Amino acid sequence: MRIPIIAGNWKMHKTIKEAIAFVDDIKDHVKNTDVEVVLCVPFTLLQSVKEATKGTNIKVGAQNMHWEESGAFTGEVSPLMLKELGIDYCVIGHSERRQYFNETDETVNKKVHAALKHEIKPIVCVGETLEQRENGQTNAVVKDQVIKAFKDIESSKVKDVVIAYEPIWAIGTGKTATPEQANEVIYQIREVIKELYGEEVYTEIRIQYGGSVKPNNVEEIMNQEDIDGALVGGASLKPDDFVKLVNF
Ligand SMILES: O=C(CO)COP(=O)(O)O
Repeated sequence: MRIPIIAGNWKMHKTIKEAIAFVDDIKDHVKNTDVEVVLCVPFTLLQSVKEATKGTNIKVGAQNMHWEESGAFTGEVSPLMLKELGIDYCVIGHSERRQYFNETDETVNKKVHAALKHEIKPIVCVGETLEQRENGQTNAVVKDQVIKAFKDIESSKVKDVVIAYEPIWAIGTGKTATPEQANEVIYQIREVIKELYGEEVYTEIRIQYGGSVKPNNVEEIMNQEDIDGALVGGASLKPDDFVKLVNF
């Protein structure tokens, strides 16, 4: 049984004060849920959010990390540093990082290896541009990203990875892939995992959808057979909306 996972990706938003107030607002309303609840927050908020969520079922994630444990990498944060804070998840390869910060399939793969080594669960993002979709390349593009992200990852570790399918044209645009479109690509991603790792892993791995998920469309998305959760940007910043997403 795959436990659905609703993760907020706060991107570059919120001060410590705002983050603590957010957790205080939501924590009593996300208790009796059958979904795993995760907040992926900026580095500066990790420690405060970790403390504020103590004793709740809310897990905490980062949004990026380096693959080395330490070294001369000015401005970077290592998996060891995240592990020390008790961080559960890390978003890896978000399209904004691929687009603005030179993230490549190769660095994504290194980060997936590093996260798993330190028992941080990677949320690996894949997705196509509008142009790629219009040219009928969606499945090929996403398949290539998945194969490269999982290069040399051992089968026994794959169930700890979450994949987030986020079509780039649906991020922050208000345009959602239809639930059927999202399910179709996610089904294909699961088939790729089956080709790579076989039947058992294929049934276990969780695959989320991300891109303009809101309280008014979450239920329809979550009702799709192959979709195991959502990675939510904008709507995860508002306590009321986030509570509605988690209790869809
Ligand atoms: O990028 C996203 C989550 O990682 C999606 O962002 P929005 O929910 O704001 O479209």
